Amino acid sequence: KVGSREKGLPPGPPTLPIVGNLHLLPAEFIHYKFTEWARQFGGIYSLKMGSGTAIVLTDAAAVKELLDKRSATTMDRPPTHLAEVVTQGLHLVFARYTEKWKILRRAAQAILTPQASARHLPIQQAEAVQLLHDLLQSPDSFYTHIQRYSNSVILSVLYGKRAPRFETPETVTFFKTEHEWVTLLEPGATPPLDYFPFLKYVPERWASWKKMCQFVRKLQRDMYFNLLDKTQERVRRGEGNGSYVETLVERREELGLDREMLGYLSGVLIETGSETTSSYLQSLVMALVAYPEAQQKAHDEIDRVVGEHRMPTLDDLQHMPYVRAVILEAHRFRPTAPFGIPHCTTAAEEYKGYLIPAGSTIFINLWGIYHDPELYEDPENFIPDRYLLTENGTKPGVDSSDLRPTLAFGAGRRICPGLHVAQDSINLNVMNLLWAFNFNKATSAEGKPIEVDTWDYVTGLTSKPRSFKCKITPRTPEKADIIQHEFLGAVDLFTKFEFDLCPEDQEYIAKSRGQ
Ligand code: HEM
Repeated sequence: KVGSREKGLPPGPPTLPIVGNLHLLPAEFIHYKFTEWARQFGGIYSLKMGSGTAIVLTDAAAVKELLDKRSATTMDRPPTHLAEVVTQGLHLVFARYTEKWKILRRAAQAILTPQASARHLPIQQAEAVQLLHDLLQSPDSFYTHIQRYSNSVILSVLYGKRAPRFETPETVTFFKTEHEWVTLLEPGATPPLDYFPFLKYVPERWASWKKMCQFVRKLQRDMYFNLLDKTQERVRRGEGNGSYVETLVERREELGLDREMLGYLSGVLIETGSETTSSYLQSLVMALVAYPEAQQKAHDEIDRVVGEHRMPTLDDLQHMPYVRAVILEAHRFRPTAPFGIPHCTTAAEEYKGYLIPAGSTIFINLWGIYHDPELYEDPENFIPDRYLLTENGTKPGVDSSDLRPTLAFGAGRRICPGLHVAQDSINLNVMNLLWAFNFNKATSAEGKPIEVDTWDYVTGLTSKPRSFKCKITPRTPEKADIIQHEFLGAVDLFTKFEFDLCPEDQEYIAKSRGQ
């Protein structure tokens, strides 16, 4: 019967005819609801989405078995009609398990290997220095400084062209396009097309989402292909600088990429690479402000290992167990993708006596795993020390062998291909920020400390704190001098990524470099 739960499925909340459990799903913070149900129905339960089925995994052993080990039948994505209309199967994240996805994924992996990621390290390091420099100049704008940082890194890695300001035209275009795309994808913004397919056939005059899809499609294509064409033009002028797109173009035939795929692959990587890393860093700053004791311990360790007279390097991290614990705890405390990105089964699977039908959507409820009181002591608080006690931060005595440090990046053959770039970026910036600054509560006009609300988040597929106030001050004048010195020292590298800049960017560059 449509909407009721078939025999053999894992348990779940009671259903209604036709809609199943759809009426119970909130439009926002779906992971809180997923977690509430997990505490009631267990680590594996099912939801009826109209006539379809979703399985929610809040159990690391189930993720390992079903998504890592049985990846061959769980690596599809569920149908997303909007993504299909807007990107026609070329969006690496939403693409079904098709030939197109295989080609895009292979190309993404070929170029985001740890070795390739290491090649891009110098520009990442230089951009991270600019982040520190920007924070010295205007600490209150930390939120957008972080966004500029991650957007500029990914633009440089992909297209060899950086964004010196948050207002740099490419960055502005990216955020405008991204905003429209995310708004279109928001649950509730459009009718539930994937659960009630007949809605797709409603004529355009009654379905305004169809116009929106065309609008977003145009915005994305304009941005993607403009960036691609300009990069290719520059390479033809002999001004290549080893960017990702150059490598893709060189290896185009071997990788089987046509122009459409080239444009979409790189464009989608800006989207996935930009907001994830910056959301993580914004959450980290929030946690440091809210948990001064943890910040103090990290400061003490970094002072012991790196000291006053130089900036940290990636090699230092191996000597800093507490900072490594801070990095893992930030993923746990506020995961960037709190319910992963849904997978879909291509064949029926049996697990622990349950039957998971072919075509089921599978969610990894990362939030629920990371906030499970059975696994973690006091899971609602930011306590990096837990990762000093046990490898996975779990309570001593708990078997955590199914957890792994990369769980925040998903599972199986869909695991985040940007993992190495992201980890380098995160490691570098967490060390830099802790070395350079104190993060404290801002004070109100009446001189009272302004508390940060660590629950004030925006969520869609990814999750980030809403812009908040805090006070960021350099830890010593010497450190401020070193940052300034390193910033000027990075100018030669920056210039290799500065092409066709608008007059405002040129003016900013001249001014900030004292030229
Ligand atoms: C804090 C940083 C990041 C986190 C936490 C993160 C997390 C994730 C997660 C959870 C998934 C879904 C995996 C699955 O389906 O099981 C994913 C997919 C993906 N990520 Fe990341 N990511 C991050 C940074 C990046 C970066 C820097 C890039 C690009 C350079 C990137 C590119 C992608 C792509 C293309 C996919 C889709 C892969 C596919 O469906 O085949 N991510 N990421």
